[in-house]
Amino acid sequence: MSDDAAPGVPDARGPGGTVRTGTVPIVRAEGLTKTHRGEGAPVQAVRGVDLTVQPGEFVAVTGPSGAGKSTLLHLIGGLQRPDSGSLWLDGRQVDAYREARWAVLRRRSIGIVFQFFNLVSDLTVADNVELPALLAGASPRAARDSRAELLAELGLEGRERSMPGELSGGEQQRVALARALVNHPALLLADEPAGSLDSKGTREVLRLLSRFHQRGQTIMLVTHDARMASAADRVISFFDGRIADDAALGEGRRSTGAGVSGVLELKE
Ligand SMILES: Nc1ncnc2c1ncn2[C@@H]1O[C@H](COP(=O)(O)OP(=O)(O)OP(=O)(O)O)[C@@H](O)[C@H]1O
Repeated sequence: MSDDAAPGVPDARGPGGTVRTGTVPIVRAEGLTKTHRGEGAPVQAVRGVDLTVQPGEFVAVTGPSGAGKSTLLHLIGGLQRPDSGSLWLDGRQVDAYREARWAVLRRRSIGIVFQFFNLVSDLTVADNVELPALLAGASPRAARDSRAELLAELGLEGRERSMPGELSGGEQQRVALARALVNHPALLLADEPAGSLDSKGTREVLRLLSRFHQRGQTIMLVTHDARMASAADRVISFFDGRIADDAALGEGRRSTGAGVSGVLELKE
């Protein structure tokens, strides 16, 4: 991390390297811009966005369809590259990273959940969750232990040997959440995670996101659902590729994440 930390950004890690004081943002974007160039006319999806997300924040990004919310999340997770602008994650400038480096960073430090779960359909629930841990270098035993703990936490005990297709949508999304969290990511990105679920599944995802947030997990959530957005402690309204409004929702619910070890450190 010290090799390419942004100049002028203080390193706020504690002596053990895992406990943060919260002065280095998990996300810092300056002038982030992205134009999609497909077959038709180019679409300017993100237009010069400046944004800072602190450790432990739960930020919802809302706005009309086509506003650029998913593109913004994809830029922050390195799934798409900006045309211009700068991006720092945990004080490290990442906008010029090549794909291989992004892949390592994502695997170890960024959990992503999507609307349609994206589980590997021919792997069991247990294998879906253990795979990212093994790819990140965990021992088979450590991967198994983390998987067991998370699946129990997410109410999926006993479903380890099931295939994703045998589960309800809500259950599949909980597996996807376990997979996203198995490496204790510094940042959880969720793109319409309840977009294909019924109201029970939506409530469940909301309850789980809130629970992980209470424990210090930093979360960025893209959602159309006002109820989901209201679970966040900050709501960014996105319109026409820009931040139209950025509002804190009550200090009482804000979690600082202070004292949470091994969750907030962005590892590479
Ligand atoms: N790969 C792509 N190629 C071309 N245009 C794209 C691509 N991805 C997104 N767009 C366009 O960029 C704009 C922003 O899309 P984006 O998906 O980021 O918006 P959104 O706010 O997440 O929308 P929704 O809520 O409907 O998912 C839209 O006009 C969309 O059609």
